[in-house]
Amino acid sequence: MNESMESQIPEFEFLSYEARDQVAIVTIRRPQALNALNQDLLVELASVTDVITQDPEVRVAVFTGEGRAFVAGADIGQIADIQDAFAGREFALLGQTVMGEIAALPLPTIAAINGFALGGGLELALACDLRVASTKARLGLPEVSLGIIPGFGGTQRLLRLLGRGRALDLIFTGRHVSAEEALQLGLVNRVGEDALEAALELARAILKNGPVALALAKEAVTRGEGLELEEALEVEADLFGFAVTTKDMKEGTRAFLEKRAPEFKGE
Ligand SMILES: C/C=C/C(=O)SCCNC(=O)CCNC(=O)[C@H](O)C(C)(C)COP(=O)(O)OP(=O)(O)OC[C@H]1O[C@@H](n2cnc3c(N)ncnc32)[C@H](O)[C@@H]1OP(=O)(O)O
Repeated sequence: MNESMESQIPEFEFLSYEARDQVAIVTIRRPQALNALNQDLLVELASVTDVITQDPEVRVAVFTGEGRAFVAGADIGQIADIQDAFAGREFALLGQTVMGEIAALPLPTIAAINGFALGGGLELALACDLRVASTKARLGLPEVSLGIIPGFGGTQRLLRLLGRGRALDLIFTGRHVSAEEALQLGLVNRVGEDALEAALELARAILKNGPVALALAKEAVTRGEGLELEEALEVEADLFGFAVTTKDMKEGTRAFLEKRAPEFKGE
């Protein structure tokens, strides 16, 4: 990130943004409330997605939390103050929009789950492409214990990730699962002693690959998810067609034939 870019980054109250070695690290910092997502924090998360998209050096984004939680959910104090169905719907739509913006980032995203990822916190992790948990992490959707339901995309993203039976087990019981069980369920991709370290290791493995190809692969999976197979395969073929026109493709194939490591430029 150059100096003029740095000066364009908004002042955040509840999170920090840093970019190093092509990886953006967004750290949610409201540790006294276990990083619970209040409205201001949600707005800051939306705004950090713009910072990530506008940083030309960033190829992978990692989201994590300060202290002993990733995010312990939406702010229960704010939920308790919601007066009517209209305001409740607006609150859910705000959360869904923010998670949607994270999900739509045109690069691989990783949630480094360093502790509790509950309710809106797990929903944030589900909006990321990949999830890496520390051995101490606890994950769950306990909303029904508060008389509400997951509202930041959790009912739909968990269903798509785990299937109906396993999603409803977690949603109906609201139980907290350990990192080990989350790995068995397919809720997280990896478990490590230190979530951020493990996420950065995963990021480094991803960074070896062509940036345009990564964005196109994400687009193919995302757009294909809601389509019939035949239509989804057409999307894949179109995006493959685009991939072969890129400089990255020329570099990747040439490097293979010349028996050297590729130097991708993301073009
Ligand atoms: C659409 C989305 C909806 C949702 O996301 S609804 C919320 C879903 N999440 C939850 O239900 C989890 C709520 N939190 C907890 O159950 C517990 O916390 C934990 C099990 C995560 C940890 O328990 P322990 O170790 O005993 O810590 P502690 O004293 O409860 O928490 C420390 C401080 O953090 C505040 N806090 C924790 N989670 C939230 C939250 N989600 N919203 C607002 N505040 C929260 C507490 O109140 C307390 O604060 P103080 O020190 O002032 O008493």
